[in-house]
Amino acid sequence: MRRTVHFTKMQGAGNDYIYVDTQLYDIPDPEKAAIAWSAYHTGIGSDGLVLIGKPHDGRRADYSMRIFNADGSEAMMCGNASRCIGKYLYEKGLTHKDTIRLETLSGVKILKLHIQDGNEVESVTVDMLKPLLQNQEQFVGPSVLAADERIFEGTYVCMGNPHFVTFVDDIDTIDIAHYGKLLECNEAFPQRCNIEFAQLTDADTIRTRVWERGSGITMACGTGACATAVAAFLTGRASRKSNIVMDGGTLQIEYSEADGHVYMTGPAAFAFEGEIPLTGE
Ligand SMILES: N[C@@H](CCC[C@H](N)C(=O)O)C(=O)O
Repeated sequence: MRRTVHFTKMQGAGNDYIYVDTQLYDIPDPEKAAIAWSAYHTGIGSDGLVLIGKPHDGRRADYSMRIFNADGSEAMMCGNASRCIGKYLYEKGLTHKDTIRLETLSGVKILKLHIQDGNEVESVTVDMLKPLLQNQEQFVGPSVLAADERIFEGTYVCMGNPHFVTFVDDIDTIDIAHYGKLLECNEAFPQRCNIEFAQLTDADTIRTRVWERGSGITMACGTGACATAVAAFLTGRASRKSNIVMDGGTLQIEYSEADGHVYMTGPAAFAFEGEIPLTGE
């Protein structure tokens, strides 16, 4: 008999994932499920699959998150999904706390829920911890990359996952599908890389378009927004607080002077729920 899995489709600034509670449904091959279910014509359609589960260390965290891109690759962190998980846990009654400790492959992230009328999570602030920058020992890559005939000057920022942020003058017209794909797989990035194309449009306001490793063009990227804000601050384009305006919505980012952490605030929303057969059974 084919087993079916109950899923919830959610989006954070238009970055859409399929969420499954692994305390109720075991997903033995998440890479395969992410590929099959993310497909728009034959699956549910999404940027990837997110598994919500029990943490390995229950003393340090309340819940855990695993994130798989649409191509099945697993990432260390997802900013938009972390906010959606906060909303999921609270509004489905799995927690009554307004502060949740979420275990990820890149550390425990603290989610602060902003609750309206006692029952609705209107937005979430996530402590994304400290960014890892280009000059630190873990990454020694170039800050100038070539893709076809064009040169991209950029800043590498790791927010648990890798980002190359490049400021351009033609944000509305640049072919991000073309250049994003080339830069993602540039030999400087053996693990591939997420690419943010950004342009300052107003004081502390940065229009950003995203090419995600493993998913392609997305409407928004939470870790990418944090990386963009950090890159903008480091290159003197913005202050420590900026608004990152992406195709699917805007996130408020603060790169705190006090503790060096990056704080991301933004929305989370339910789209729909359903049942899908477990792939391969
Ligand atoms: N959309 C996410 C990041 C998802 C993972 C990324 N594509 C990677 O492979 O590193 C976000 O909101 O942070």
